[in-house]
Amino acid sequence: MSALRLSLAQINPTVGDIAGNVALMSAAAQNAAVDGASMVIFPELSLTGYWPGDLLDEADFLARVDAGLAQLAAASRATPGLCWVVGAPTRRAGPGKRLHNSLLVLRDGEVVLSYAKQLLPTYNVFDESRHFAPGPDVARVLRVGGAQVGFLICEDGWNDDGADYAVNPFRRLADAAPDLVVSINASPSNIGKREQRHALFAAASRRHKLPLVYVNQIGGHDQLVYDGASFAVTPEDGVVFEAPRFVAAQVTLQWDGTAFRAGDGAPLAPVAAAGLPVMEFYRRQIVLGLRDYARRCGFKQVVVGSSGGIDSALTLALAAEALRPENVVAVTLPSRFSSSGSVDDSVTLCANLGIKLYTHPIKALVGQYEADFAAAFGEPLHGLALENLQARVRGTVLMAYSNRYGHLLLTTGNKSEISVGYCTLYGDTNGGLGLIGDLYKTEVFELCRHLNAEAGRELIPTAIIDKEPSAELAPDQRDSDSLPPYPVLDTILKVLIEGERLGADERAAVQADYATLAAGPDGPALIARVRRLIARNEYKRRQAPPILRLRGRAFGSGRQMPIAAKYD
Ligand SMILES: Nc1ncnc2c1ncn2[C@@H]1O[C@H](COP(=O)(O)OP(=O)(O)OC[C@H]2O[C@@H]([n+]3cccc(C(=O)O)c3)[C@H](O)[C@@H]2O)[C@@H](O)[C@H]1O
Ligand SMILES: Nc1ncnc2c1ncn2[C@@H]1O[C@H](COP(=O)(O)OP(=O)(O)OP(=O)(O)O)[C@@H](O)[C@H]1O
Ligand SMILES: NC(=O)CC[C@H](N)C(=O)O
Repeated sequence: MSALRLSLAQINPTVGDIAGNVALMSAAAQNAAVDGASMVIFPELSLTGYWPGDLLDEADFLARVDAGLAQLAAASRATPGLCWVVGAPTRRAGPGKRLHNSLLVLRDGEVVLSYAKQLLPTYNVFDESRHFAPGPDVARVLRVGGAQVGFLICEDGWNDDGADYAVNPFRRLADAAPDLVVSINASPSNIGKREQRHALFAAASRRHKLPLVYVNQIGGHDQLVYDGASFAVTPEDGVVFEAPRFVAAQVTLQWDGTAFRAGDGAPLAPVAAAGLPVMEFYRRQIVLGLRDYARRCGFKQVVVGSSGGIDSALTLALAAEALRPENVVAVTLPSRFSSSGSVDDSVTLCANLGIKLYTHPIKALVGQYEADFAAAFGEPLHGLALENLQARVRGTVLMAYSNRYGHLLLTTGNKSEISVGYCTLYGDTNGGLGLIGDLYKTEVFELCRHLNAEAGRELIPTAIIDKEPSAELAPDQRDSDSLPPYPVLDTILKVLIEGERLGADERAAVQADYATLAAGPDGPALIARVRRLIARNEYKRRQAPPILRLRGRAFGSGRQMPIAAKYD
């Protein structure tokens, strides 16, 4: 056969923006045509962006989807012979859900193949059965050039891990004996996900002796970030090609019937088995997540309360990288319990990052509240009520900056404190998006050191990294007064919250530490206390802003726990 030219269009569609996505896809198809490709391959649900959610219930939206598909089909006339592999919801008749999650091949104005996704993920962050009916257990194959090409949609490829599943679309497709498989995907990224995809699809390719091209979307979509990292596998050599991660890309590959080559016919460079170092992965995922969230919600600038502590410092550093320093504003809000370092370290931090710092003391505001409450309660405000009042005054002041300047307020909670509720509702939980809410406190320290090392200078002052964590809401307060040391707390949290969803490398180490702890004299009581704190603080997480997902199990849609319940 003559070589098949495949154009992998790793695009960043915006959810709901049918007109914008049609334009994006049409431009990519034009490029592919100019490049002489036979096929341009877009991600799953590329017309709507993934995940459109309950937009799929709206008649208007579905009408726009139909019109968008018609536009794409019409546009395909301008690229004679080119197959456009697109993802879109399509209507179906009969009982059950009204829609399929479909892959359509458009060529010369016609739909020449239609395939409906069979395996609809409805676990963790996925909820596809809410809107889609599964497609029939059939393979779809199309002749393109001299090759028979078979098609799959994302989860369809995940039931081929060697176990004997009743529905296994990969096996069904293999029975139809295509020469090449094309898989379109919307696969959100978390640590270890790239390696998981590689292992799964390389094994399936080997098992069925089928080469495969995998195209993924990129971009930040609310809490989820898609890394792209589209790839190609062969039965003999496993992963032979990988597109860049965390950026949109359009890449041409040639398939000559036995091997993939680069668009210019050159052999492909080897693909590293190991992905990005974990800290670098976190950094890129957060940067893309914030950038797309802000852009899509219409924010140019963000504001963050800068306490001189490590969480706000890391949030500011990541925001400065994502949006550029001139678009990030910090506010220091000293109270009578704030250390001098809280202001001085914020000044150094903001100078290092090149961002503006406002000073807005809250002493007088809190003082006025204290006087009024003392009169109302007949005694001075003290303890938690006073601590939380300060956090709430800060939250209110920060929201005023957000309102006044139109900045998005970023919340700074990390996964350790969000887990156990070590944060004040309507106080430091205020904000529109959390950047580090899926990072344990021990990882917050590590990521700060990584950013400094990568920058080759001190972005986050050592004084901030080295200081003992404190909320500074009471005299001489330390996090360790209320919480176990963070390395201990994080070990317990990782097991209780993520358990089997921890990556294999991390799981072994964490489980060993946990077993040692559990066998110690205070271990069982401490674990029980942490378990109770996690359960009792579900109400706070339900009201908290979305956080960017980084790990296999993040708070948010991937962990749906009851509130008014008894299970601790
Ligand atoms: N199931 C439920 N559904 C709805 N509401 C529920 C509830 N359970 C309690 N509540 C309500 O929640 C309120 C208590 O929550 P909240 O007011 O947030 O306060 P609370 O959780 O009692 O205290 C906040 C804790 O976070 C610490 N903190 C605060 C700020 C920053 C940091 C830091 O270092 O980052 C740490 C602070 O030292 C304290 O230990 C009560 O009014 C209670 O009625
Ligand atoms: N003095 C302050 N000035 C400005 N913002 C503050 C101040 N104190 C607290 N905040 C805001 O409230 C958040 C929670 O702060 P707190 O110091 O109580 O705990 P933390 O979780 O240790 O955070 P950090 O490591 O940023 O200090 C901070 O990240 C910051 O955004
Ligand atoms: N869109 C999908 O079908 C995603 C499910 C798949 N297992 C993934 O995360 O890659």
